[in-house]
Amino acid sequence: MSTENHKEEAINLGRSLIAPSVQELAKQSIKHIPPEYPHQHDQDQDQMLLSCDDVSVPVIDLRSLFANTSESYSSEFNKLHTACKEWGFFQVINHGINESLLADFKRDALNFFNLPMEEKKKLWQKEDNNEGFGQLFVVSKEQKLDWCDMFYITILPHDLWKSQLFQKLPLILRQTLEAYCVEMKKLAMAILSQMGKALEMDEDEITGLFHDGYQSMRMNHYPPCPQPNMAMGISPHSDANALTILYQLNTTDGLEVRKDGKWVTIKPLPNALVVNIGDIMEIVSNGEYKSIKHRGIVKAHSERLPAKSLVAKHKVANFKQIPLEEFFKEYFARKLDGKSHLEIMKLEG
Ligand SMILES: O=C(O)CCC(=O)C(=O)O
Ligand SMILES: [Fe+2]
Repeated sequence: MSTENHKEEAINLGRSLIAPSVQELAKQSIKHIPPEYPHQHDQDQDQMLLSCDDVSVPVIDLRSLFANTSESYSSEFNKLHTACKEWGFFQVINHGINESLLADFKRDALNFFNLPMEEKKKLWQKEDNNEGFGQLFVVSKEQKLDWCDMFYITILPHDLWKSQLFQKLPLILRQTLEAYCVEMKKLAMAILSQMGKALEMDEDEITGLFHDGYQSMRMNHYPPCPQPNMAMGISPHSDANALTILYQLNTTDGLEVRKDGKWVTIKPLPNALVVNIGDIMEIVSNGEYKSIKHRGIVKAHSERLPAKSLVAKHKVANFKQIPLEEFFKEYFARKLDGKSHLEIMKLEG
């Protein structure tokens, strides 16, 4: 096996059984979803869904946060720290990402999902690698599938980048995706740096962990579903990476986060981005920041398209190959031993 393959294996989030296109299925005007899709919803949990009027995720004004000198800085800085500890999710406004870049990315990503199936087939996942169109983490034929087509691609570091897959994307999408990912990485680093400050970490420590780290893009498409209460757009999970920045390509809501034992809907504000803490940031913060469970629900008459940029650190990404529970046992032992964040990060699976 070549060195390159070794590297790809190390970062592989896992193989996935090939799942068919839900978008194609939804075109067939079926009344009932096929038997692979109904999930067992936990009635109690569903009844506890809070509406946005009751409670909503914090909103952070990044212009004030990044300006650093303005009077409102400390209030935004405190809001960020509290949001990371208590919610693990927040929306950011005034993030400074060029509006026309966002509009271009939105247009090109929407067109991408609307390509003819013959074109999309060329970009479908392969048995041994889950990059491309498909679903993640499908490990058995008995497992329920999500009502979602997702396109997943590694962006950084360059030696893990699947150039063959990338080259097959429409040229216009390649260009916007590249520009979009550069901006997302910069934004993620700026947010992580403020988090490091709030956690009283060494300034270079946190940026050093991620600046040459892993970045990937996931674009999800949840088509309208004839039985939305039985299906799941994306099953409850916490993100395995460090930080996720999510941009909604349309206005349909459907992302729900766990808060105090209930599901809370996130209503994306216009021009806002949704940010969440992943498992790696929970680890880096010694458990102070929370990687919160979330899920995507589907609707009967509207589709939903969130696009996510994820950043992580290779070394810690490898930990996901051992059960996180096992990792945390070791991790907490080291923390109790007085090890620094950096030493904990060096812990090998
Ligand atoms: O549906 C969403 O907005 C969230 C998707 C998600 O959590 C994921 O892809 O990891
Ligand atoms: Fe997620």
